[in-house]
Amino acid sequence: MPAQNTKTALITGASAGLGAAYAHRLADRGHDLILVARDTARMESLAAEVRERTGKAVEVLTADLTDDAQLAGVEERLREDASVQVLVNNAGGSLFTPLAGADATAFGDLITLNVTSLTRLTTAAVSGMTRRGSGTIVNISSALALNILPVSAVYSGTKSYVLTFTQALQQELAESAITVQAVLPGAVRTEFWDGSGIDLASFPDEWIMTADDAVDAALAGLDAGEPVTIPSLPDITDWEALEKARGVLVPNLSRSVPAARYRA
Ligand SMILES: NC(=O)C1=CN([C@@H]2O[C@H](COP(=O)(O)OP(=O)(O)OC[C@H]3O[C@@H](n4cnc5c(N)ncnc54)[C@H](OP(=O)(O)O)[C@@H]3O)[C@@H](O)[C@H]2O)C=CC1
Ligand SMILES: N[C@@H](C=O)C(=O)O
Repeated sequence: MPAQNTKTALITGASAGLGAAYAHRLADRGHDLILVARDTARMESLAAEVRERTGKAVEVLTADLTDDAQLAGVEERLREDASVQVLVNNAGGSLFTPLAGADATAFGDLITLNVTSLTRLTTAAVSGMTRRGSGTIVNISSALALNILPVSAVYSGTKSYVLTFTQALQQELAESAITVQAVLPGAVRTEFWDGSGIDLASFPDEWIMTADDAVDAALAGLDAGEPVTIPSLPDITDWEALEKARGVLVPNLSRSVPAARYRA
């Protein structure tokens, strides 16, 4: 039985998919909730269900996170509401298509949602949590931050950003009581895939996780103190080996002379 938390969790992209699963699980853990997305009716229905089932307070905060003024409203809440203990940066979109012939505006919107809004909300949350002395931030990246495909240039780029942004923030906050986790789910059966350019039905069932299982694994990783959680990865030492290999490069990434192979 996890410890009960009376503090509030703010979840973006909470009207569906992984965000809705986080809403159920965090309420089960005792958190009051603030649900953020665009579809008010859907969030009201989820809120009623969670209130009825758990007795927790659930507020619906409608916001399009690609709209500057609406995003600013959520930032304000994260900075000023002393009850907010957890931020789950989950809202995100997808677009899997080659760059050639693609709609650059759609890529811009994807970057605004997946990168800009997450950065601004995290910054606001860190400011509030630093003043309050503690907090938890969960940033939803993707396995496609690592598994880079010909059609995923922009999507993988946004999710690699979320991963490296989170890892840098972990260093910045290492001495604080603020926990920051990156979560890299593989394919999860949600509406994310509808109109994304990839038909989820083209994947074998063995590749696809349920949102509930992905969130349960992510929360288990958080409880275990994992900075990066990859719900489907059987052997964590595979991830650790990648990080170790990156560390090996670091002492030689900046030197006064080019490497010998580049000198005549
Ligand atoms: N499904 C998958 O296979 C994987 C998903 N992910 C990541 O998980 C996260 C959640 O995805 P998932 O649950 O699958 O996707 P869904 O499409 O099921 O849910 C996306 C959520 O984001 C909200 N949202 C979309 N656009 C905006 C916006 N402009 N402003 C505010 N909220 C918005 C949607 O609500 P509304 O329409 O009401 O605004 C919805 O609640 C994303 O970051 C995604 O990249 C990572 C790896 C795999
Ligand atoms: N992480 C998923 C998409 O974001 C995938 O691996 O397919």
